[in-house]
Amino acid sequence: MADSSSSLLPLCERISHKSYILRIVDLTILVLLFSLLWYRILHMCENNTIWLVAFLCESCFSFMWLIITCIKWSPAEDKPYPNRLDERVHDLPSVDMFVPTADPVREPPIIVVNTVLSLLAVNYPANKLACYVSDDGCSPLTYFSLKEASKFAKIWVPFCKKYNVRVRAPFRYFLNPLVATDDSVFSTDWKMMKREYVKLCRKVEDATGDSHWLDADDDFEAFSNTKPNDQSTIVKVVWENKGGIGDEKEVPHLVYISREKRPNYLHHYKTGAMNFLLRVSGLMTNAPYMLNVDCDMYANEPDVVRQAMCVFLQNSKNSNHCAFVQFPQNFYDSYTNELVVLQHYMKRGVAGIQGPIYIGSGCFHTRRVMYGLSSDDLEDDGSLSSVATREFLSEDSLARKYGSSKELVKSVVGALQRKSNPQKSLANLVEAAQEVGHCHYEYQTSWGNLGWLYDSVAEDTNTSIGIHLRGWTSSFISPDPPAFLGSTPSVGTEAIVQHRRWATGSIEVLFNKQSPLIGFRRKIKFRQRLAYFWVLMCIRSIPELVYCLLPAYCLLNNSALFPKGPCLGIIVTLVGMHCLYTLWQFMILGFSVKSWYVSQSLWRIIATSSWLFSIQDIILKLLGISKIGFIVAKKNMPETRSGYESKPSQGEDDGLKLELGKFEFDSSCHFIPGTFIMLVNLAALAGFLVRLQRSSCSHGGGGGSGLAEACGCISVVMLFFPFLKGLFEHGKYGIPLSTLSKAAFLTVLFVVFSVGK
Ligand SMILES: O=c1ccn([C@@H]2O[C@H](COP(=O)(O)OP(=O)(O)O[C@H]3O[C@H](CO)[C@@H](O)[C@H](O)[C@H]3O)[C@@H](O)[C@H]2O)c(=O)[nH]1
Ligand SMILES: [Mn+2]
Repeated sequence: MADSSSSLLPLCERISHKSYILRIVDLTILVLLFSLLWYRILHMCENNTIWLVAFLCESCFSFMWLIITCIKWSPAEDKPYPNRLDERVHDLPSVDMFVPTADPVREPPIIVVNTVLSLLAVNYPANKLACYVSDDGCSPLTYFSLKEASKFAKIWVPFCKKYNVRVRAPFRYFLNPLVATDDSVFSTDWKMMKREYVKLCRKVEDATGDSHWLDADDDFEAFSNTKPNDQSTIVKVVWENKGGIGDEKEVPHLVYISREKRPNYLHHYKTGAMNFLLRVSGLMTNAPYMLNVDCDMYANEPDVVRQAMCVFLQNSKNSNHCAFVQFPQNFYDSYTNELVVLQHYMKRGVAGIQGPIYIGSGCFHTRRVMYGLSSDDLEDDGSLSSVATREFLSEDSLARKYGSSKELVKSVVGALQRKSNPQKSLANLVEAAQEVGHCHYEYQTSWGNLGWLYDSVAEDTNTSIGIHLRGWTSSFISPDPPAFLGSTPSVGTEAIVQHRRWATGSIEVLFNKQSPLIGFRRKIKFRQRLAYFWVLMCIRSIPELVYCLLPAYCLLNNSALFPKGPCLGIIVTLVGMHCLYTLWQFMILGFSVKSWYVSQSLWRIIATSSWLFSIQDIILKLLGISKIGFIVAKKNMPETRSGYESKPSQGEDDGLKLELGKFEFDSSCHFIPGTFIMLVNLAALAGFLVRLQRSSCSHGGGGGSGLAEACGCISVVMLFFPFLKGLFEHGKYGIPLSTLSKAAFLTVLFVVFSVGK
């Protein structure tokens, strides 16, 4: 497919972001941390157990910084040149696009529709694309919305292509008013499109909550008497691209699928849905590449598929070894931006080692790799080696691995050998697709060990490590403007629950077969292993929690926590440098000081709530007391969230967004640690002030606590500021009385314990 002449310009380049200054800063912080540890060791005998506790916590922080420094040492990313694709590649490969959704209430169908429309309209030959929506909610409303969307797509896709529209998710596009133009045809088209989109929204809205249309249409019969955990497989070809003429030929295939669910079967949440998508798409279109996005993550860059293809189709040996191309996850409603900044530095760092970690959305996978191939199984030209041919293509092993469907096995063989599927009408494949959606289809097969990997709710990290362990590399592309944009849950319970799931899933990976801690002869690079280990570092919640309480304990107990005299300079420089460094990281990406502060605060809150409770989840799972579930994150549309027009770019800190960033509380256990930390530190500061008044010796002379510890408490109060505000607010922004009383009780115990010692 790709032209082999080497004189042409490359499709893709690796850009190194190595910076000696940043390396020096990272190393200086590391040296300061180790000096602090050394100081603690030297003065261990003169101090009490608190000194030892502080030493242990700081050892953990230093170890983490060491890992972070290793990961960020040689950052890189790939830069694609999609404009060169046409002269180099005459026949673009097909791409199957997967959109999983699970809950029509938490994931309103109009959001899913927008994501689907943005994918159907990308700049890529329509007959090379197919979009599959998997619905774990088995919702007739979602199916209805997709049917309506496919009709709208027939005018929307040609409109986008004709006027080279940049943002192809209609809700986003129509947030901006029509710009004054001389082109009256465009104005007319624009107005017509907007009218049609409003009509589509109204139809979906009217259908919500009103189910009589369900009975009227035979097409919805399959949805009657179903429940999300008790239903038969449903496969519906919403739109089939048969070539033909006119605008309709521009709309790619659109298929709705919902797998069988029965109460006593494990369904593996999103991971199970992804494997079903993999099988159905294998049967129907069998594209060699697959894009996977979450249902809220619309394509914000029409060239995104072409960008990914630049990596896969470049003519180097390495491109045969690239298993997936990952784009960052960006958000249209993020007011904290902490994930964006984290991704920017850490993802680029990992990208410079063996390749970025798969993050569940915005990723192009290679089908062959998902079917279980290792990088060793390929010859230099990309064909299967003879050993791999024996291992993968024997009839016996095919059925054992991929299940009993003959059609599926045939398609797997085709995919492994890079042969395209014989063209068949999708409608004729519905029965075979239904077969591979049965609850028991995966029974006694390798699904879950191949495809997307089971045994962790963070299926992305789990699947990713499986791929890197088999020797594959991956590629990171981070275009500007962002390739995909989605929704983040509001700060408060929703965000905390989401981080708790991520953390729990990450720890699950630690105990899996693919654990980065075991198997030292596997084909993964050492620093890549560290990168996975860093993902699992949510275990650091315990030292973080302890460290937030230490200054208060020392003030109450009148014991020293920090070094005295000139050596206090180590801590001061360390904190100062770290603050300036992280602030710089935010500002260089265009974010404000306030956004930096909110993020620092949020990370501490997540560490002492989400990550802490994830440890509890894991312990309960190991004891067999409870199972770990997947609570779908709530998705919001800008209109419903703000009722105000906002622009797609990130990093805006307008008043509106910060107002939205207000912390929300509820009576769940998640807010007890934060409230407790806040109360304890306030109590310690109050005690300190009383002490100051009583004695003239304000610096806590001798070996006791003093101003340094008080500053420690003030920093903690600042980091947990939303809780201080929550003490005085009402409604969802106030801390509920039940949480407050539990935290107050714990605070009294803590104070009595500290003072009494
Ligand atoms: O039983 C389920 C649960 C979820 N989903 C879908 O999975 C996607 C991700 O779910 P979401 O609630 O948005 O999770 P996030 O925490 O926002 O997602 C991140 O984290 C997940 C792992 O915890 C990854 O799977 C995601 O890709 C990644 O974006 C959504 O499209 C859901 O509809 C299903 O299809 N079936
Ligand atoms: Mn999400």
